[in-house]
Amino acid sequence: MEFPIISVANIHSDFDTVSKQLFDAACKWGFFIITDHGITKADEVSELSRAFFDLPMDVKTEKMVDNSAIGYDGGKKLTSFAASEAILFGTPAGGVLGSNNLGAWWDESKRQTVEAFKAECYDLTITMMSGFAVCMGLDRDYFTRIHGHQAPGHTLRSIKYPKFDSRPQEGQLPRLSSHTDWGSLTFVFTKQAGLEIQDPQDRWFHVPVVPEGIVVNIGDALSLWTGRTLKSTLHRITWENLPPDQDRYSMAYFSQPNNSAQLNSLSKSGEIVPIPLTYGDYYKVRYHLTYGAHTDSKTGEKILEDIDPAMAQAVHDLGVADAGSLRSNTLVAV
Ligand SMILES: O=C(O)CCC(=O)C(=O)O
Ligand SMILES: [Fe+2]
Repeated sequence: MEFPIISVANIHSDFDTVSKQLFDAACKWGFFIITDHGITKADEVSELSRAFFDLPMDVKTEKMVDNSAIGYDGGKKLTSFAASEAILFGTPAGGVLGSNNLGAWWDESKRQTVEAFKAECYDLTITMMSGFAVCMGLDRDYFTRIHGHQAPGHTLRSIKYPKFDSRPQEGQLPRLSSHTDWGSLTFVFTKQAGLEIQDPQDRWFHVPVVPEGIVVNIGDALSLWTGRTLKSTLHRITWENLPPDQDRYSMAYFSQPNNSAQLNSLSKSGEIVPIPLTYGDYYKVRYHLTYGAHTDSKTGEKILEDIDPAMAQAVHDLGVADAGSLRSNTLVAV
């Protein structure tokens, strides 16, 4: 079964045909690559991120990631989720411009470039989600009306998987833990190999590198809404495929539903099955399980927030991909 690589050059002029190709790939694999997508700012933002990662550690750690998902995620904060550092640009559209959680290095012009890139990604995710709705016989805005610019917003996470002097102890620090994404659609921009996904037979499969392409995958929320017609697929990076003597750069744009959106599901016959959780509830549980702890940007204190056990149980009961395991990641290097 061939991994889907789909040109979206005609996504507007031949919406139904292209949408059907994307929909089929999303049902079968939950992952695919799109080409001819018209997004222009990826290289510029990638260059900026690389320059940022090259700054001295005390400059990078000046503004640690906060609950608005803006700031630096790295330095002394390595969790058992991933051996990487990242700069996050979350919050609703426009939020990066006025954020006080980015250091002075992120001047007005750089922030505008990031916002322009996020806007390009947003527009394409909206078009693609409209296509999925149409393919399922739903109103064209069935998904997009709950993907406005309200919190938590759509997050761009620019990532560096750095070189290490030696491979961390077995099982201690994965390159990138096997996981599913939480939201609706993720776009990954990278020119480097390393990402593996579960194929339709649940075998690990190496995602090919298409330098100007975007790797797209479905997240848990969109999978739930579609009654799991669209797949939220496990993915990971191992030390074998990205050895310690290599750096790797990627940028992940996460399209997310609004916090207030109910995670209602669809039955096979198209009826709405109520789920007593909002995306905001789901996000909170996944956030704390993934990051284990975060650093308060003002006090520098490590905070491990408790998860409401009833909420955690409700997420567990959903059984979406790895959320079902409720695996908590701990802080491994402080
Ligand atoms: O770096 C990559 O290729 C994938 C990143 C990813 O899966 C994530 O950040 O959720
Ligand atoms: Fe991911």
